[in-house]
Amino acid sequence: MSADGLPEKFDVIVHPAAELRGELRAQPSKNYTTRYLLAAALADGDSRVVGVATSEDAEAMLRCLGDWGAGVELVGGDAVIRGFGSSPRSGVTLNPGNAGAVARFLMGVAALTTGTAFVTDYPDSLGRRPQGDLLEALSRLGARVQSREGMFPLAISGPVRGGVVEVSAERSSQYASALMFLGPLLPDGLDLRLTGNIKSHAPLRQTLDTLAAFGVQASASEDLSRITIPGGQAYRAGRVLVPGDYPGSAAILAAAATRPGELRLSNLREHDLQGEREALNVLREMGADLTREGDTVSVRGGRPLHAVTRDGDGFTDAVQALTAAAALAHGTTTWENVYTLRLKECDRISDTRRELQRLGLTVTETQDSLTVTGTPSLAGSVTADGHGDHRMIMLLTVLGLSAQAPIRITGAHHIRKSYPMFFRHLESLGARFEYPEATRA
Ligand SMILES: O=C(O)C1=C[C@@H](OP(=O)(O)O)[C@@H](O)[C@H](O)C1
Ligand SMILES: C=C(OP(=O)(O)O)C(=O)O
Repeated sequence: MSADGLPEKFDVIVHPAAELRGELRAQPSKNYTTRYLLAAALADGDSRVVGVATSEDAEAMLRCLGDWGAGVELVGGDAVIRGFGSSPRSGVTLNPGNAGAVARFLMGVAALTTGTAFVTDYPDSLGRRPQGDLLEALSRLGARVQSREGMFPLAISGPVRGGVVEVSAERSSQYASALMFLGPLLPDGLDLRLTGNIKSHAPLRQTLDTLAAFGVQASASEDLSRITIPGGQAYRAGRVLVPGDYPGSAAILAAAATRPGELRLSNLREHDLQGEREALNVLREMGADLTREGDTVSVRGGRPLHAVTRDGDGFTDAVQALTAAAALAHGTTTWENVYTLRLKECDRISDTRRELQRLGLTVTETQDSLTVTGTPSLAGSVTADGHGDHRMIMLLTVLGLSAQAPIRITGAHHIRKSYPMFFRHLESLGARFEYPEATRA
């Protein structure tokens, strides 16, 4: 049994929910947890990261930072980190599990060592995600890199001095974020030129925000194509508070919007750099009755929803959740400019199309868009593949709550990558799940 009280590996059977009603507190942000933990380790001295996420990705970051020599202590809901400053241990093998952002951020910092190896126990997910753009930038800076054709397993050896370097931001913002964490600790700093059609601006701003929270100076052009970080700086140890998580909350809000009942979801600060905050506006545009009072968002569910067409790149980690709302809405919704969804834990365009078609929906895709025609009545009685992807599992769960008959989702334990309490949270609102033994690793 894990902390969520669920079996180690399980499928989930989602029963239709007559209504969802109650109050929840949004779980801690995934993106801020990973960033604050890393920045704390890059500082000399003790930092306290208040209210850290307890997901697999957070654990992966803590494990790797510990392997590099950071002191890691969990005190209540906080992490107390004794940093290694600019000197992570050399000659260590890190395993970031299935966490893309964790892996990439650590790969950047690995240029401070004279050798760090990276492996993953998720060869079919993280092991297939592209790392070449970051490896290229690191090697242009003078690092030695080895990889399996730009993918895991890989090895990175520094040291590097820094200077001007190009990095492609077309496939992921995480490569540039990785270099931003490294930059201040290099003698010459980094003058980053982000090339290509820059994707996921919001996480880049979260990285700038994190550097500032740890006393690091950095400046960026309006369009983020140029980010300058002076060298010879130190991260300043301190106390930071992790805000609530918008991507995971988007799935809860989509569930509440598509069922009768009422939800109050607290801990979602209004002025926040998480792009997935936009999910609230998208749901409102679709017709959801969604209001905000301070940090609390309320949804009165069961209103008819209608389709929208939106550029999804600004809220990449909420696209699956919003796709669930779209599948239950009137009309045809298109998410444009979402090519990078193909490069996540699964191919979130083709795999989503396949699973939704299995559920009887009409779905089409292009290289960089996904189009779904909603249906007022979803039959259910289907086993859907969770594709080992937490966001896909969230999408299918939201649909199951609105189907006529139960839906089984395979490998539902992968929800723990970002939102271990997802099913428990929905249960507290009145949803009903069964957790049979997993039929998918
Ligand atoms: O920087 C981050 O923490 C993240 C950036 C985004 O990735 P891309 O930049 O690859 O879109 C996002 O999807 C991921 O969940 C977390
Ligand atoms: C894509 C995601 O995460 P990562 O890239 O960090 O693996 C996600 O959380 O949806």
